[in-house]
Amino acid sequence: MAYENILVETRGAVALITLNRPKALNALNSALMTELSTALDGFEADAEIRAIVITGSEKAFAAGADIKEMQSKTYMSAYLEDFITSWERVSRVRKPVIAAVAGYALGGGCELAMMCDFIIAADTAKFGQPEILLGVLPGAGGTQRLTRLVGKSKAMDLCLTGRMMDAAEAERSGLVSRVVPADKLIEEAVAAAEKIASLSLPAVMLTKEAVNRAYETTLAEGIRFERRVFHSMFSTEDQKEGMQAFIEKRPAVFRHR
Ligand SMILES: CC(C)=CC(=O)SCCNC(=O)CCNC(=O)[C@H](O)C(C)(C)COP(=O)(O)OP(=O)(O)OC[C@H]1O[C@@H](n2cnc3c(N)ncnc32)[C@H](O)[C@@H]1OP(=O)(O)O
Repeated sequence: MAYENILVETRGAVALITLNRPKALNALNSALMTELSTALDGFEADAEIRAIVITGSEKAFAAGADIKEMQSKTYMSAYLEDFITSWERVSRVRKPVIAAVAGYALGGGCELAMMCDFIIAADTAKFGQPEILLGVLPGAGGTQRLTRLVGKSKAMDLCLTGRMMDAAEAERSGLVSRVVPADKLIEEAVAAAEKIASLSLPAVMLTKEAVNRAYETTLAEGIRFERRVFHSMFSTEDQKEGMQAFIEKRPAVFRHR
């Protein structure tokens, strides 16, 4: 498949998707987001792929939704096109997805990163929800996901002032899982993805589902869900292999079933 706005490569069981509209700081237009969805569909269906990394350039992960494409929309056109809803494809990927963020992750760029399972940030990363500066508010989940990740006070601060926060503040506030030197970003993100890809895929996918459930349900329901899923893991070959390998003091060889 030939793409114009993203670059796609595979490294063993890891897929690396690079947003590639350098002249527009990876502004997320509909063509790019359609290509991203298509690539994710392909990797989701590809049994050889067990983890995905989404990244951008050194200067920008993504500077937001494409303002030039968006500027002339009307309420009716936005509603009828269901503008933004298709972006949620990223958050519905069942395999693990890591965002590797350098430079600007603003507006829709920050929201795209938050749709991934976790964010590894370069020390150059800058996060923000500057939509308020454009006379609007975040529209791809920013007010909701950011608040869950960093809490009300920081989310209000960022969404109401439109200011950017640097990688250190993003790590302190829980938006990113770790900060690495910019020149090591892809190496670190791919290494994390390779580690995950070496583990049992059903266990990984169910872990992702269970952690995500924590955002959508009560504690009691979430724990019940976790317990049911945990019990079901004893039906997998990988559970037998993982525990047998521990007892035999050897590395486990998972077959992803
Ligand atoms: C998801 C939803 C619903 C909403 C949104 O995401 S709204 C967008 C939120 N993002 C922003 O408001 C950020 C806009 N960009 C900037 O503020 C700046 O570009 C910057 C601070 C990220 C970088 O500033 P810098 O001076 O280094 O670079 P520029 O000359 O401003 O940009 C280079 C080039 O990229 C184009 N660009 C940047 N961001 C966008 C964008 N979000 N949409 C469309 N185009 C963008 C910018 O226009 C310029 O291109 P031209 O020289 O051809 O105009």
